[in-house]
Amino acid sequence: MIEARGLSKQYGSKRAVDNISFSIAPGKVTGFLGPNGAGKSTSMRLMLGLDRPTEGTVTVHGESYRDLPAPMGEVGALLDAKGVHPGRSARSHLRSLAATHGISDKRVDEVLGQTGLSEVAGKRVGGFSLGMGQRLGIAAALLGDPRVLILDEPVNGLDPDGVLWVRHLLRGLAAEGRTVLLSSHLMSEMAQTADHVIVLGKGKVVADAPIAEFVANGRSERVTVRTPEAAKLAALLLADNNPKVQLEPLSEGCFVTVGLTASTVGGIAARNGIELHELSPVTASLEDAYLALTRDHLEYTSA
Ligand SMILES: Nc1ncnc2c1ncn2[C@@H]1O[C@H](COP(=O)(O)OP(=O)(O)OP(=O)(O)O)[C@@H](O)[C@H]1O
Repeated sequence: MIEARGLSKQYGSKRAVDNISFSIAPGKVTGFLGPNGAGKSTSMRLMLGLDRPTEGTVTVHGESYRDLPAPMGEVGALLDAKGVHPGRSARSHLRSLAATHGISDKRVDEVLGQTGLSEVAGKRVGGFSLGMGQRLGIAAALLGDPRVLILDEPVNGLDPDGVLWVRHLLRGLAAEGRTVLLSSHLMSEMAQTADHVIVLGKGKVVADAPIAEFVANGRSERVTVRTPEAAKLAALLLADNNPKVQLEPLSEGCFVTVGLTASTVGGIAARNGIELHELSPVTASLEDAYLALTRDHLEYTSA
């Protein structure tokens, strides 16, 4: 369990994290989302005691990170996978980390196996690809067999096979009852990995919900409609002048309704003798819900 209460971090005139509170529960993968500069990395650094809060607290199992007696056994983290001496081998890097925390060499070999690095364990880290470096960072995070994992962009640079591997790894760790927090800008991956999402925008929590609820609430109902009488049906659907109902043309005889259910559209068509060739609800995605929510919270926007 990770708990933040009234947590704030000020850098000069910049309020990177602004009075946020949340609880990250065990047994789940929680996704940490937000536009660039929203405060995700700062929050993670505060969780790991790498920075001190300006106000408020953040604890892991009720203790602040700096007070944990065996931090590596409680919390494993991947923040910046590049912070490894390039001349070292993967094994010697992990062994030296393990030695400073009283962790055995046997455990080093276990995490090398778990992360698919056994065969390259003797190679210089400087020659590693981005994906191998990410795997090594994840191996280091797993070293202490921690109950809490905090991973900033763990799939960054991984190929599709590696992305799938991270997904299974994190889901497996959560299923064992561990607390897993991960940040990623890859919405499709997040949708398949996370159970719960916390969304930050300009240093504040703008959503904290189970992923299914977040997606369902994230946007209005949309239905694709195809009919040879598109103009007639469109006029009927808009007859109430309800500002929440909109039509988006797709192609000749085909449009998407926004703000009406498929049964409402089908009912209106049937009552007016309009033939329908397609009536299909459009599945909402995490990306749609996320973009709709964060539109007003962007620090940097494209023209
Ligand atoms: N050490 C620092 N000194 C000054 N400002 C900082 C520092 N660290 C972060 N910031 C600022 O705080 C804000 C939050 O940054 P943070 O890195 O936490 O965002 P983020 O959500 O992780 O973004 P990204 O998705 O780009 O990684 C940004 O405006 C950033 O420029």
